[in-house]
Amino acid sequence: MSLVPIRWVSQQECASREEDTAGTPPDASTDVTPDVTSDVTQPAVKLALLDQRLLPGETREVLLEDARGVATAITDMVVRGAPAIGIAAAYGVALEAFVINREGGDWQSRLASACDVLAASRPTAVNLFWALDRMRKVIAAHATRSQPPYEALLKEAVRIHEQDLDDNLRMAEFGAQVIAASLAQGETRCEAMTHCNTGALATGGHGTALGVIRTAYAQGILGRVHVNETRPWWQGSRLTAWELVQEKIPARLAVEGAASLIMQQGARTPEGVRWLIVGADRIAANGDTANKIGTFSLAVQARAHGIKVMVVAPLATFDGTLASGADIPIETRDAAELREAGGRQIAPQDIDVFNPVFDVTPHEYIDAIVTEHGVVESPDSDSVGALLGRAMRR
Ligand SMILES: CSC[C@H]1O[C@H](OP(=O)(O)O)[C@H](O)[C@@H]1O
Repeated sequence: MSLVPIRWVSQQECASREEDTAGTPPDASTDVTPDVTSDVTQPAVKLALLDQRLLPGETREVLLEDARGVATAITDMVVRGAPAIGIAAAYGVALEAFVINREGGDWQSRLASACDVLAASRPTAVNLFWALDRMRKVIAAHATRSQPPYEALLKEAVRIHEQDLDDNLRMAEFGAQVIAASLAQGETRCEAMTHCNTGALATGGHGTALGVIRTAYAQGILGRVHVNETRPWWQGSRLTAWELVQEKIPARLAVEGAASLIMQQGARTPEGVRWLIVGADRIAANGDTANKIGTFSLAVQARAHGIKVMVVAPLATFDGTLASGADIPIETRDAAELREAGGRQIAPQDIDVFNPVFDVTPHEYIDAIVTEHGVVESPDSDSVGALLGRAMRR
């Protein structure tokens, strides 16, 4: 994908930018590795987020200057996607440290408050809390300093960003191997269905589930992708379809309601749909997986049609404190998201609305969880625990 969804804007660039407002994002070939030095005589640093609410029709960046601005951008889904939310929050802590450096004051309480504001931005994606814990460790390691550790915090945010891309590339290889091993006798490739957006827009690059799809297509073992619209935010039609069209990966968009028909037809077709490949926002210790609303229903339908279910997520998405998915906090969003679409009213204002934006797929409906440390087949407490144990020992 050619655009950079999350980009640190250095003081030098801020000094040279003509307009101090959102602008057109640079191409991915632009070096986004920030200069961590800080010069208080220069303009403030900023975080540029590609405003995903405007895609695919418009590509514009939103520029943020502090943690509260980044938290609002996460809540308003300017940036979304479990890993991307964590990356943006990490940069938000570094931004706040820069501001405190210039303004002075009790940096530890101000930075702690900034972490709390970011932690309150969205409740389900555990990557957000994992990233903030990483930043809090850096803060604690510099507790005796008179100034916030801006350079160390920015370096940690960059590490989190770059590590996510590395993890995605490793997961993509593992996931493609699982698909290749699943091909039936006489089949050289198959098709897959995906839900929501799990691509470069939701991560540090390449993607989780969509990263597996990208790599499997490049290896010639994936023929076509079935993209679910994914209401009410249309991440499938607005974001996943956009990423796939950009890269000319064969894809077909459909309403979620067509999923069973597509699976039924695909199961009967040579080299048809053989996998439902999705991301995750929080995975419990037994493999129960919270993901975009509709995933649970799709997994049940896949099972009914003999189609396998693959969840793709880095270890930062696992929450070992939860024995099962029963206690995963499920975000519910504003009723207006269902009563309106594209600025037009599509339901009576008086209708009651139920708008949970995630659900939990029981591990029994998942055939494989793909992580950067390997694959868990038929996940349960034992197999997930064994993977997490192996990963911790590395
Ligand atoms: C790479 S995981 C992305 C994950 O996040 C999405 O939710 P949202 O767009 O509301 O942040 C969805 O659950 C995806 O699977």
